[in-house]
Amino acid sequence: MNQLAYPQFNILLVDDEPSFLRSMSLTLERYGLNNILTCSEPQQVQSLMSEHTIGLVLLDLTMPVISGQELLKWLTEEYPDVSVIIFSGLNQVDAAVNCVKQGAFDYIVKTADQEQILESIKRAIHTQELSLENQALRAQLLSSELNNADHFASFITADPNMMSTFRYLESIAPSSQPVLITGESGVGKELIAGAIHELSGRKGPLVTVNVAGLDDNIFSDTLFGHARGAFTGADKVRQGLVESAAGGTLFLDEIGDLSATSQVKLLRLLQEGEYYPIGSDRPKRIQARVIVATHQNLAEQQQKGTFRKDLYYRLRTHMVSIRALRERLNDLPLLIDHFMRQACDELQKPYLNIPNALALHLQGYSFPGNVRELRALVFDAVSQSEQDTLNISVFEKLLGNHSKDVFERSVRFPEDQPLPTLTQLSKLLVEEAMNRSNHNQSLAARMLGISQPALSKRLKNMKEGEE
Ligand SMILES: Nc1ncnc2c1ncn2[C@@H]1O[C@H](COP(=O)(O)OP(=O)(O)OP(=O)(O)O)[C@@H](O)[C@H]1O
Repeated sequence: MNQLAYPQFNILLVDDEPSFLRSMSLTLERYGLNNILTCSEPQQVQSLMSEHTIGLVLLDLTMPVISGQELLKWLTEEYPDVSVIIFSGLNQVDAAVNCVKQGAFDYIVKTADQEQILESIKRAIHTQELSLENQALRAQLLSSELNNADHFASFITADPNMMSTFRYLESIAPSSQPVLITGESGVGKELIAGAIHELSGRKGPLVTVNVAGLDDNIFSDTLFGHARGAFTGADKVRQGLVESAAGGTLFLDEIGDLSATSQVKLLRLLQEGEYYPIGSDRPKRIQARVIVATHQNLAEQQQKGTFRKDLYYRLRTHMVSIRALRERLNDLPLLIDHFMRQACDELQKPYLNIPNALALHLQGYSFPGNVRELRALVFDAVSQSEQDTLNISVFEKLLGNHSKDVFERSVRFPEDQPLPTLTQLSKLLVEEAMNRSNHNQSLAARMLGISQPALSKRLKNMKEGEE
């Protein structure tokens, strides 16, 4: 199994008692925190800090040569971004409280129960992760360049909004927190999940599960696996997909359709980082980053009570929303060309010429199936093309059938405003068609459903009316 180093920075344990270091390391490792350095000689802390990427220091208060308090003072001055948790004996609580005043993240009495110790450490790690992400995000937003453009190569776009989404994704890729991807069906959410996985540099696999329509038993069995004899027919141990994704990414698609019972299990997995295979009372730790996607409006669903609020907030730690194709029409020419090439490669045909007007024509279509629909249309058109130019009859049929649909979707008159007159409306339509067609009169005339001479006459009348 791929053992992922977690957290992404080192945790440094400093105590002069080697036995405490050993038992503390074991406790942390049992809870999946394995990126640990130990130090029993406080005078070595300075060199360790400069040689490693340390994000959290667990510091004993009473040590010979250099005290915990002295080290804390040095750490808060030299490494103000590093969190320090103080370990103290029962009779040192006053001193420990003073340490918090000096900038320590927390103090823990050494005899406290493990849950309490871990809670504090997990909080410090979470705070540290958020602060690292904020720094990365700030750096990314200030730069207009992508550091890893290659990882986005399969997502064809020229949309400036998508470019800032890519920069955001670059900054959150190393994080272990979940990512929620929203957007209509077919906008490319799965492609984005793949890009986040690539960017994260995780060595393990990307494992995709579509959770729509899975009842809770199948959801648990698929994700968590089962022990031998867990139920009738379970004659072998089954490894769940959470385990298959160890060291990599678990991508849960259609998360908006998850049943209420499965939502509780997913929340526990994300919050506690552990799960139980069916029929087993030994918890396992998740070693994968979770990405989820949905075409549903989760914010609305949680308000209606069909999606758990706590799960929604946990999932939206990092969130990206991919716009519908009709809202980024500048991508049309690139996507048509990309899919034409893909289709020609698959069908072993030479590349085809694409009529210039095609993308302009398609701007009037609403693409309910988004990029997936455009891809299917272009593949269909390529397969029907016999000359060296793309056969556009597929698109013409589509525009004919849908022009009413498009019109009804996009035009709404505000009820509290007077209606425009027919003359005003026809002038607006003509202007819009001329803009969309880059002032190509025959194209604009086709969009308006009139002949080119009729359009020319209207334009002339409009001009005269202005003079
Ligand atoms: N920007 C893009 N560039 C190239 N191909 C794209 C792009 N967006 C989507 N596609 C292609 O369109 C198809 C649908 O994309 P994808 O499966 O990622 O959409 P989705 O949003 O996950 O859909 P669903 O919600 O139905 O699961 C895929 O074949 C994908 O490769």
